[in-house]
Amino acid sequence: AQPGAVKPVAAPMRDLTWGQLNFLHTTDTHAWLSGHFLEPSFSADWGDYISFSQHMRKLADDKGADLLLIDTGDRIEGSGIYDGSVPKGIYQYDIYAQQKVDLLSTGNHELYKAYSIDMEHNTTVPNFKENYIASNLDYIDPKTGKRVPQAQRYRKFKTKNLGLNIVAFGFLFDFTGNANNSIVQPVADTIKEDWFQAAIKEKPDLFVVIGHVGVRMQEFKDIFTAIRKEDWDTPIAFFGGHLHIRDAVSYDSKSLAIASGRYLETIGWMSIDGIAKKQPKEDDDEQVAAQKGISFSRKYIDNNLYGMYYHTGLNETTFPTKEGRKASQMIEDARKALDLDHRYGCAPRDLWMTRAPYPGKDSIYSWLEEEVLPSVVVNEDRKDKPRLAILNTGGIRFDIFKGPFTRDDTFTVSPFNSGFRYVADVPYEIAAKVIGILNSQAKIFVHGLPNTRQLTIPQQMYPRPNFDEETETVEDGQDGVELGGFGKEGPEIDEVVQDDENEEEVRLELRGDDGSSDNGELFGGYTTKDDIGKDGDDTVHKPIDFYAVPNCIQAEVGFSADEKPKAVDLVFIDFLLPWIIPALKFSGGDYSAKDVEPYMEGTLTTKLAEWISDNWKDEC
Ligand SMILES: Nc1ccn([C@@H]2O[C@H](COP(=O)(O)O)[C@@H](O)[C@H]2O)c(=O)n1
Repeated sequence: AQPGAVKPVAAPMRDLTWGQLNFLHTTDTHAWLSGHFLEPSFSADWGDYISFSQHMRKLADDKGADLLLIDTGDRIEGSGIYDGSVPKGIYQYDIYAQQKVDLLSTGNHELYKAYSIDMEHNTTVPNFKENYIASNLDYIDPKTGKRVPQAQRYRKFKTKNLGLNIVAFGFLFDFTGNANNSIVQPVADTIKEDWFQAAIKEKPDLFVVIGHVGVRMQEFKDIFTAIRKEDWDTPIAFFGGHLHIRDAVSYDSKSLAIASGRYLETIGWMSIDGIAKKQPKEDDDEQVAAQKGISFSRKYIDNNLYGMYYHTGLNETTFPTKEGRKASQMIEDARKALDLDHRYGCAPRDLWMTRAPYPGKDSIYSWLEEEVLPSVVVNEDRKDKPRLAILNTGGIRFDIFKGPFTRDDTFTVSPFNSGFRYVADVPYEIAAKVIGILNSQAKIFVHGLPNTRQLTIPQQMYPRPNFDEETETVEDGQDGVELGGFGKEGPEIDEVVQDDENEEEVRLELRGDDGSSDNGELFGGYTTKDDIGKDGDDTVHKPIDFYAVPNCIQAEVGFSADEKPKAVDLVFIDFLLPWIIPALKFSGGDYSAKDVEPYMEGTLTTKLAEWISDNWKDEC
């Protein structure tokens, strides 16, 4: 762990189930390679993960089993180690590459900017060579202008110890916000292509589908269905991400999909046992399939040293490896070079994204609406004009904890280079309708309006089944999609271990009071329910309450107390541009992109840092 990070807290643990083939999975790390300084559950850093995975590989070797490491993208944007350098990522790519990842794919965050697409092509792909898979992603070579695969389309390989034949794919969901030096091909089109159709006829011992795709999203359903059409029997392991949640879905009795959270909070674990190694028939090339008694198991490992020692049987002295220590040192050096611990001020209280009700005094969104935006959204030439300032909640990426607020925290809260734009002098009754449309959950049809689910935080983009209900009824998705696995039959899985302890509903902070649980009480943390059951988390926690947030929030700035203005400047964060004009049109305003201008200098991130320096001056 990094110097200054809190120590992990002892807690009741659940063991990992080993199989023939085992996987460690990270996703949506968003450059949190330092780990979490203030949360004992997640305070291990990338170097610790390297040590952990090396010991786990050794354990696999000792058992005559195999272990593969997977990463499903969104490795960048979200923490100072990436966002704090100019250009971005000058330390991050190298530190990340210290880990030996066996299969990796691209997330949407690698694609928002032409720069990060180039970096992926010229740095991460060469760093990981044949381990990098890009089944539906192409790169436009700037020298030739030619479209080439970002990496190989799929990978065929044999595992080290058991010699299992694997065919692996690496997908990205049907993302459309990519910069124009990349092309994301829709999954439904990709799976019709000859190379994919040939690959799924390979009859390996196992298919591994990794992807920056939520495990309940249509894209994985389409891939699963396409494989099963061709091959009804071969087991399939899916590794997904994007939605920042822990989740597992059993598509049929010979497949399992897991999603392993976000921000290096979670290291996903999947194991598979009973994989039948296919032998070629002597008389022809066809291979014999004999999958009987296949079993899958999954765990969500809290990323801390207590758990890593527990799962490896090691301790403070025996655990760190040379390679792990090296990566931790690289992180420490990068943090110093980037001045990430520089203190802008002291947060007087915790401010939560979803662990406090919105609106409310502990909501980060209410704080932004009531305190920050009215003060920072100012254009000197138009400061007397009343304005509405709109932010999408998805642009805010992490909580603020009471105590020192550092340069690193500015990036964990607001990593994007988003500035502010505006449409001038919009009649108030038109401008005031925009927020309602952005928060409409796509229940009304607005011509030209992109899906509003993209505006909110990832955890809310695709609602999950309500696991508390006995029936298979699910919460309504934004498009009325049916959730709860892909079939109607519910989970079909051979190995299901239920653990119903810890049902008490108590709200506790994830951080714990003082970093200890000496009184033997459980402390707050993830208590995941998925298609497999309630025993997925490796650490037994007390539950934490989470609260819903809207897609967007809005501050009224420069309004008189007595009456609403006749016209306002409609100010919004850059990311909202594709939504604003259609929403204004629907509200009765005949505006076009030509009416949009930059509103002021600076980004949300720089304005946040300024506000905090000016307003949180007390010592801590
Ligand atoms: N410049 C940006 C980029 C992204 N967002 C928000 O993040 C969401 C995607 O998050 P994932 O980590 O799940 O990929 C996106 O839909 C936006 O809500 C943003 O606000 N500004």
